[in-house]
Amino acid sequence: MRISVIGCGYLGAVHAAAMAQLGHDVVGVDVDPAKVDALSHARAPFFEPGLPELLREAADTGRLRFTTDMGEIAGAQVHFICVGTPQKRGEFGADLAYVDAAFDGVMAHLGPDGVVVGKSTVPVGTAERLAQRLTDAGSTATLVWNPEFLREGFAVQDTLHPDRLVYGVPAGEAGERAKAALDEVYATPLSEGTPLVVTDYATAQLVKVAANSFLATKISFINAMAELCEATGADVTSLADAIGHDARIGRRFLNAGLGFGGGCLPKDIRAFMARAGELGVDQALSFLREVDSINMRRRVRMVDLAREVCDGSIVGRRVAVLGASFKPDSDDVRDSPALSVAAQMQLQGARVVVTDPQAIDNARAKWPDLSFAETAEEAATDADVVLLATEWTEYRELNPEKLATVVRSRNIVDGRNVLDPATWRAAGWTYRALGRP
Ligand SMILES: NC(=O)C1=CN([C@@H]2O[C@H](COP(=O)(O)OP(=O)(O)OC[C@H]3O[C@@H](n4cnc5c(N)ncnc54)[C@H](O)[C@@H]3O)[C@@H](O)[C@H]2O)C=CC1
Ligand SMILES: O=C(O)[C@H]1O[C@H](OP(=O)(O)OP(=O)(O)OC[C@H]2O[C@@H](n3ccc(=O)[nH]c3=O)[C@H](O)[C@@H]2O)[C@H](O)[C@@H](O)[C@@H]1O
Repeated sequence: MRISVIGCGYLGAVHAAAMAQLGHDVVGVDVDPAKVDALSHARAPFFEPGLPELLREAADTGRLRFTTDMGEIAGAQVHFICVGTPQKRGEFGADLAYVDAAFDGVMAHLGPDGVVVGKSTVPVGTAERLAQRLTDAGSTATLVWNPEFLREGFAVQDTLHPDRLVYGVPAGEAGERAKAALDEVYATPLSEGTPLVVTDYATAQLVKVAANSFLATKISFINAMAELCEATGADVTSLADAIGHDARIGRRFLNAGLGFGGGCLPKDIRAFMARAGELGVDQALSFLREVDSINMRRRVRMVDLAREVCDGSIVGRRVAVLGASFKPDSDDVRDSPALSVAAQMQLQGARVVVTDPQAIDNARAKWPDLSFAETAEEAATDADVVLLATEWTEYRELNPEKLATVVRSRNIVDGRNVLDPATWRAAGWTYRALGRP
C-alpha cells in the first residue's frame, strides 16, 4: 500500500521506517531539511536503538524515501499525521498549529478515496473538527484517529509489535472503508494477534491521554510514597517491590526517583487538564494537578539533598550531573528532569558539569550556559557531589572505588534509586537517595 507520513520526528521517522519494513511503499515528509537529508541517507536524526538498522534495511528495499515536498504525497492512499503537539508557551493547552498545517498540506493532495490517519496526541475534539473540514471542503476522503503508544528507547519494537491498536472511526460506510484500509496497513501485527479496539473519535483520542495520565499517576503515586519514606526512614524501593507483587498493582512504572519528563507525559497531562476545563469538567482531572506537583517537587528535593550533603550550601561547589536525557536509551532532552536539576543548581550558584552518553548536543543547544563532559569520570573530576539523574546502564555500573579517585568529596545522590547503597557506603561514599534511607 502507498503511505505517506507527515512529520518525521521521534514518532514519524520510526513509523515511516516500520511501515516500509511491513512491506508498504512509504514517503516521509518533514519541514526540516536537515532531518530529511539524514533520513534520505538512511541516517537516524536522533538516537533510537534499532532505528539505524531499520532505516538501512528499508532503504535497501527501495520502499522508503523522505522529502520536504508535500506534493510527493499525491498518490498515497493513507496519510499519517505525526507532527508535534507541544505545550503552548505559558499555557497548559496543546499547540495544534503543526497539526493544522500538516492537515492543510494533506488536504491539498488528497484523493477521493484517501484516508487521513491522525497519530499525534491531541485534545479530544480535534478529530471531529478536522473531519468537519473534510466535509466542508466536499471531500469524500475519511479521517481515522489512531493514537500511538510507543516508548522512546523501545520505539522500533513498540511500532512493529504494539500492545494494542486503536482506531477511532466515523460511523457508517466511510468508517468501514477507513477501517479496512488500516487493517491492510497493520496486516502483519494484526495477524500476530495484536488486540484491536475500534471505536469512535472521542474515545480514541481519550484513550491516548488516559493512558499517559495513568502512567504519570502511577509514577507520582510512588513518588508521593517516597516523600512518606523520607519522613519515616522507610525504603521506597522495598515498598514498591512489595506492593508490586500484587498483580492488581504490578511493579512496572513504580520506580521512584526524579520523576517523569520528556516530550509527552508532562505536556499531555497538562493539555488534558486544559481540555477538561474547556469542557466544563475540570474537577474530574483535578488530581492531575497534584500528579504534576508531586513530580515537580522531586526535582526540588534532589537539589535540596545535594545541598545537604554539601553542608548546607552549593554556592561555588562543583556538581557532576550524570545524565541529560529524560530517560536512558534516548537523546531526547524535552522537559528532562536531569537538566532541570542541573539548571536549578547552576542558577543557585553551583558549578555544574553535565554528562550523557547520547544527549550532550541536544542538552547544549537547550542550555548553552551549562558545562559538559564526555564521560562520568571527567564530569566527576574534583566534584563535591555527584548526582545520578538518568539511569543509563553505564551509570548504574559505575565503580565507586574508581570514581572515588577523581572526586573532591565522596558524595553521591542517586536520583533514580538504581545504585546499591551498601556498596557505595563501603567504598567511603555518603550515599543519599530519593525515598531511601
Ligand atoms: N515521541 C514519542 O515517544 C511519542 C510521541 N507521540 C505524539 O506524536 C506527536 C509527535 O511527537 P514527536 O515525534 O515526539 O515530535 P517531534 O518534534 O520529534 O517531531 C515532529 C516533527 O514534525 C515536523 N513537522 C512540523 N510541522 C510539520 C509540517 N507541517 N509538515 C511536515 N512536518 C512537520 C517537525 O519538523 C518534526 O520533525 C506528538 O503529538 C506526540 O505527543 C505519541 C506517542 C509517542
Ligand atoms: O505519548 C508518548 O509519547 C509516550 O509517553 C510515554 O513514553 P516515553 O515518554 O517515551 O517514556 P516513559 O518510559 O513512559 O518514561 C517517561 C518518564 O517517566 C519516568 N519514569 C518512568 C517509569 C518509572 O517507573 N518511573 C519514572 O520516573 C522516566 O524516567 C521518564 O522520564 C509512554 O510510556 C508511551 O506509552 C507513550 O506513547
